[in-house]
Amino acid sequence: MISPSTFTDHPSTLPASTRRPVRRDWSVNLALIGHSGQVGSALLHRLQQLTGLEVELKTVINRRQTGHREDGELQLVPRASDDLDQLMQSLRRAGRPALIIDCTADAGITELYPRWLRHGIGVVTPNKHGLSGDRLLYERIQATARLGRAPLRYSATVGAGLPILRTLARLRLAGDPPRAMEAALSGTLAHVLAQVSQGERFSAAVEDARRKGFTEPNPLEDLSGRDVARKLTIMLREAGFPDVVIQREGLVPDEWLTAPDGAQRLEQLDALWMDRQTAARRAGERWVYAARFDGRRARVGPVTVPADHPLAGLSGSGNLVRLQLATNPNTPLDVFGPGAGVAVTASAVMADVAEAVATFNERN
Ligand SMILES: NC(=O)C1=CN([C@@H]2O[C@H](COP(=O)(O)OP(=O)(O)OC[C@H]3O[C@@H](n4cnc5c(N)ncnc54)[C@H](O)[C@@H]3O)[C@@H](O)[C@H]2O)C=CC1
Ligand SMILES: N[C@@H](CC=O)C(=O)O
Repeated sequence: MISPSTFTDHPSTLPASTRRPVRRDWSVNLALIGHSGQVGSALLHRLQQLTGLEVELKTVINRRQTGHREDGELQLVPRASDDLDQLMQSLRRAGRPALIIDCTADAGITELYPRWLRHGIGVVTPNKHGLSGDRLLYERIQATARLGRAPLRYSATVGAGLPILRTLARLRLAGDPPRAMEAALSGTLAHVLAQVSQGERFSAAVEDARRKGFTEPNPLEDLSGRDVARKLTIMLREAGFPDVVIQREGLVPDEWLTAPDGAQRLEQLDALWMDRQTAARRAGERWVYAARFDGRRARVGPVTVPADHPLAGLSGSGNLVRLQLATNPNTPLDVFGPGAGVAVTASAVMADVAEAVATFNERN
């Protein structure tokens, strides 16, 4: 079990179905990569309060440090270059079920998932890169997960755990994939555009989204639309449309992503967005950042919609996914709710951990 901690909040509890039902002679070893980040530290907090799930946090790693728990406290030391290799070896040597939780936004780490899964180490992650990037890597991740040696869970990669991916996967399994989809998939962009429509400066609204924990580590990933394109890619793959190429238009030029002062250039867009919002308001419209799929083509980008359009009503970190189904063409299937933020994301990752532990339990 996680050792008692110094935290004072009420302990998390998990439903009986996720608790280890039969055996009592082992727990699942956990390693958390990115424990000092926003999502990682919220998850660490939850894990340290946890009761009712037999897991033992053995290792934490961030960009600079690594920490191992042998008896009691985690001892942090500077990282060595082969830490991730050593991590895999030590989890394998322990001879217990093991799970690596990747709470980074690092594409390189996702390349290790197939190896981990092949060696029976489960993976839980809110990191979108492996599932949305290079098709070959995606297929290797899914193929090694299908070997069934260890669970793979990534519900937090889209909608911060809203039941989007599961819904799409079930529709695909039923032979009823959506004919079309329309969605607002970015808490950051929903918040920024809603704030700007209320008279806030674009640059100030982005800073507010960052402070609220909605943005990626680099907010330009959100503003360029790349984060939304990653989510739509994961959704399309889950729904059975792996070959669709997504056209993307950002709110900022892609060059800013690599410019050293890219994030400082946002004020240059304040006047443009003020004018755009004023004009849209006069026309009874709103700017939203939409992800759309018409059954063949997909696009993410800023568009204007009537003020009473469902996507225009989003505020906070709201996400909305509207699916058009062949089985019920007149009634779209909507999934709607908070789609970004540290607390909801950590909660989704925690639920994935609990499901992964339950999977290990079923097998042993
Ligand atoms: N904030 C949100 O609402 C949501 C976030 N996510 C995802 O959660 C992940 C984490 O986001 P944040 O916590 O905001 O990021 P963050 O930047 O606050 O934290 C990242 C953590 O990863 C560590 N890290 C980075 N590269 C590393 C490497 N190569 N090796 C070891 N550690 C490394 C950092 O030291 C830090 O501890 C991202 O992939 C993000 O896309 C997913 C859904 C929603
Ligand atoms: N940056 C994302 C949150 C994580 O996926 C967003 O703003 O929606």
